[in-house]
Amino acid sequence: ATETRTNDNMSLPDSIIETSRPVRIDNFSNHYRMMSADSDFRFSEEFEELKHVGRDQPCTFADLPCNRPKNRFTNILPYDHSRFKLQPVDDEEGSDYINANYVPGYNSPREFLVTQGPLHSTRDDFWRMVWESNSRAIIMLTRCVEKGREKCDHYWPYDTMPVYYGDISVQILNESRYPDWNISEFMLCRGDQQRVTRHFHFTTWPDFGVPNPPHILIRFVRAFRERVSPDQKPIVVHCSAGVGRSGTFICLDRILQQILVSDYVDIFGIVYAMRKERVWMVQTEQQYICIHQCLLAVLEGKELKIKY
Ligand SMILES: CNC(=O)[C@H](Cc1ccc(NS(=O)(=O)O)cc1)NC(=O)[C@H](Cc1ccc(O)cc1)NC(=O)OC(C)(C)C
Repeated sequence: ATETRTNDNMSLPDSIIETSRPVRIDNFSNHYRMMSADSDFRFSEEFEELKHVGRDQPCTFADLPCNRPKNRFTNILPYDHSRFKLQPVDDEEGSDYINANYVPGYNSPREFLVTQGPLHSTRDDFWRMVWESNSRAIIMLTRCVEKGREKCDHYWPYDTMPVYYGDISVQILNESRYPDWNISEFMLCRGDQQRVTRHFHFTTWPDFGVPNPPHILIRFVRAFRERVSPDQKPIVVHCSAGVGRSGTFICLDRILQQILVSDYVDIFGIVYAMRKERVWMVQTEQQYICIHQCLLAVLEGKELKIKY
């Protein structure tokens, strides 16, 4: 097998280079400088290498006529092999379907359940997924309406009165508001069972873009991780399509844990692994570069010091 030398003189078999490109943490600042030179030329090159990853995998259930209306976007469909399956209802065709995939995180190969922003018509399915997956945390990375367009249904109550979504009752217990996010606790009830589920809502992340300043995303990931332990899984993550902002968040969460225990960080490999499970995870080159900028800020001790 042929070998390739990486930027910091590591020799890796070509078969590995295609799926991972680890960078020594003590060389990351040089790596960033090299990748961003000539108007981010090597970032563009590397991001382009990810374009087709996973795209040969089938999405047959998403394409069934009974399921097509359950997809927010025609081009964002869940791969069959990693999709979340709802408990089927009687013999109702498609009753096990939701636009959601398991995606690996630092703590588990199925740490995250990544989904689209619920539609009004699929919000009962969304709550069924939260309940049936035993998830205790929901990360929301979009506003419900952005630039006059509906990006996500307001799938939770507007006040503290409990609301039924199918056979699941949801009640807001408390809400803490911060400049760029809100953190709430919901009481979920199904039959005689009760569970508390946290809701982390980032409210200032523009679609197809990055937070301003990008480093604020580090503070949000830390605010989330301070409240949710590594053994709590799966964690439900969504934006509008459940690919761009969701993939960026998961990648940053993963590297912030990895750098505590490893001499290497592999952003290319993390995005590669995510895209094998869900299409377009980390959708834009700007988001891909933002992940590197956030890591650089952390390594150089420049992450935003504003206390929330
Ligand atoms: C570039 N925009 C898109 O691809 C969005 C889906 C999408 C992806 C990612 C995000 N950002 S997010 O993941 O961070 O929420 C929002 C929306 N898709 C649509 O708008 C698609 C059109 C499209 C665009 C690009 C493409 O390659 C193929 C088809 N439109 C579409 O699905 O139209 C409906 C909603 C009327 C059914």
